[in-house]
Amino acid sequence: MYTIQIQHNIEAAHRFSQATASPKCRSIHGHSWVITLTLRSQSLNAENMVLEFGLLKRSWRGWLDAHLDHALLLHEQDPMVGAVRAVEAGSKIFTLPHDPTTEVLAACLHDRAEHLLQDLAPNVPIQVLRVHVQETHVNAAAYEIE
Ligand SMILES: Nc1nc2c(c(=O)[nH]1)N=C([C@H](O)[C@H](O)COP(=O)(O)OP(=O)(O)OP(=O)(O)O)CN2
Repeated sequence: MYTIQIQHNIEAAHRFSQATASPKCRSIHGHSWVITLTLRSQSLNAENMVLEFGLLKRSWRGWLDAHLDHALLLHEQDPMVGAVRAVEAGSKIFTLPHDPTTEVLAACLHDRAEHLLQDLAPNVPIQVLRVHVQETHVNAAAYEIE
């Protein structure tokens, strides 16, 4: 089995809306996130690659930069979505179906990577093995297939 891996960094803020979250997590705060995408394949293509790194990076980094870099990550039902937009209508806000924990972000990005891969290499048996999200120097989470 072959694996390939690329990394990208984004600067993004988030906060947790649940009442049970700690005060520091309920407060909007930012991180320099490092996202590592790992693909796997049992075979190589005609160029002896799983997928060309440059092609993969342009697509993956393009999506991350367009949607998450310098964005505010919020639960889609967080009242902060409306509050921030009321102050600055053009605010870059990325919403998720749950509070934007590192785990939730990793799962969301795994799903997104699968969609991008379908566009980049349709009908090619490459799998998104893992998305690893480094939130701080010491905190990270990953979503991976078995
Ligand atoms: N399992 C998870 N736990 C926590 C998450 C998360 O996404 N998944 N997120 C947070 C907060 O985002 C917070 O920013 C980080 O919290 P914490 O590590 O407690 O805070 P510090 O960086 O200040 O901790 P150090 O002591 O400096 O390492 C909380 N938990």
